[in-house]
This record gives sequence, structure tokens and C-alpha cells, in this order.
Amino acid sequence: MQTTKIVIAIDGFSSCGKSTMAKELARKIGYVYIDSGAMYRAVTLYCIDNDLFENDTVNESELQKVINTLQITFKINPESGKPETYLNGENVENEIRSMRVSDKVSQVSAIPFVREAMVAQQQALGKQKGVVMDGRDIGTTVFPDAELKIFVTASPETRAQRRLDELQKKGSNVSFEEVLDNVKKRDYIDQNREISPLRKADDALLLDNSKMTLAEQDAWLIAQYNRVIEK
Ligand SMILES: Nc1ncnc2c1ncn2[C@@H]1O[C@H](COP(=O)(O)OP(=O)(O)O)[C@@H](O)[C@H]1O
Ligand SMILES: Nc1ccn([C@@H]2O[C@H](COP(=O)(O)OP(=O)(O)O)[C@@H](O)[C@H]2O)c(=O)n1
Repeated sequence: MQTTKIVIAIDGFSSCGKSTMAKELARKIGYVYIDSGAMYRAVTLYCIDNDLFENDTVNESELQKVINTLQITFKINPESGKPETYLNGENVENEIRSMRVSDKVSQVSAIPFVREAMVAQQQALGKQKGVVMDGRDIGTTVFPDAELKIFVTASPETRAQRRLDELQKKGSNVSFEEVLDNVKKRDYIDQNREISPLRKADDALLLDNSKMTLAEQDAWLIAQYNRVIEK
């Protein structure tokens, strides 16, 4: 029997494991995984590489001229089986995860016309359902009617350590303090911006995974999916 496809929204604080669990769930249930944060990161990389930052401020009128021409797409890497982000045809997967992008992404994501453009693309990508999307405003703004909503959190120190381990594995020599500072700053900007601030949707399930292993959180998430599907 074919099960009805639903939309699964996974929101929460930076670096807690949203995309890891979202990707794994999507793989198990044959859904498409969409990393909405990668889209904001790609816009930020565009701004950095095209000199749209002037003394730490974005040249919004220049960005507004091009925002709807930016092509942000995802393609599965056949070797790793994982989705990678492309900006205007170029693979930017590694670059968008760098600290130079992390440093500026929350500032760019707070710009209303940037959000408007990204939300429209995300809604189009999830229109047919059968998607797991992670981000900050998926359950509140992008898919307020999502059938399953999760809000993930963990202590800032735990999150910074997880992100540090990941960056160090990729060869970055960033410090714990630098990562912790970035995580806290982004949380602050993301929670306090005017448009679609980061917050738990009233009907989202809260998951604090500070003390959970990857296997435990994966098992918890698939149980939530099965509960919704079997209703
Ligand atoms: N429960 C966990 N325990 C330990 N590390 C985890 C856990 N969940 C995720 N991670 C690791 O934390 C890092 C950040 O996870 P990620 O999924 O990128 O977070 P987010 O999407 O919330 O920013 C990754 O390296 C991931 O492997
Ligand atoms: N739906 C979303 C997703 C990300 N973002 C922004 O994009 C940034 C990077 O998102 P991300 O999911 O890649 O961040 P990490 O938690 O993976 O570090 C966030 O800090 C937010 O500023 C957003 O505003 N709305």
C-alpha cells in the first residue's frame, strides 16, 4: 500500500544535528531532503564573492537586483550519495560551510527580500510533499501546515563542540571559542530578526538531543514519523 506523502519540518538552533537527522530520515523513507540553510549560505557566499559587503554592511539595493536570478540547486554526489549545493551551476558545498560564510549568514538571512525569495523557492520544492526540510522557519512560515514538525535544541557548548569536530575533520584550524561565539551570535540574530524569527511552532515537538547519540535520535525521529503516518 502506498502511504500518503507528508511534509516534515525540522527547525532549531544552529549545529544541533538537524540536517544529520533530516537526511537520515529522508533516506530511510525515500523522501527528498532540502537544506534551507544551504540556500541562505549560498546567497551569503554570492555577496562575499561579488563585493556586496561594504564595511560589514550588505549593499541591499545591489543584492535586490540579482536575488531572483541566483540559481541555487542541489545535486546528489554519486560517490557520497549526499546532496551538494550549487550556486549558478558551480559546486559551492564546501565554501558555504566555511567560517567566513557562517560569520555573515545570519545578517543576510535577516533581509526581508532575501527571505521572501528563498521561502518562495522552498515552498515550490515542497509542493508535491514527500520532503524533509530543515531550517529555522520551516514549521512557522514555509510550511505552517506540515504534518510533522520538530524543534531541535542542545546546549550551546554541545553544539559548538559538534560543529568544531566537523570543521576540524575537514582540515579547518578554527578554535572552540570562535565556533561557540559564532553559534551564539547566530542564535541571537536568528531569534531576534523581524521576519520569521527562529522560534518553536506551537505544534512542533521539542527534542533536546544534548545527551542523545546519532542512533538514538534517528530512532526517535522515525518513531515520530510512523506515529503521524499511522494515524
Ligand atoms: N546526537 C549527536 N551527537 C553527536 N554529534 C552529533 C549528533 N547529531 C549530530 N551530530 C554532529 O553534529 C554536527 C552538526 O550537525 P548538523 O546536522 O550539521 O547540525 P545542524 O543541521 O543542526 O546545523 C555534525 O558533524 C553531526 O555529525
Ligand atoms: N530556514 C532558514 C534556514 C537558515 N537560516 C539562516 O541561515 C543560517 C545558516 O543555516 P544552517 O542551517 O546552515 O546553519 P547550521 O545550523 O547548519 O550552522 C542560520 O543561522 C540562519 O541565519 C534561516 O534564516 N532560515
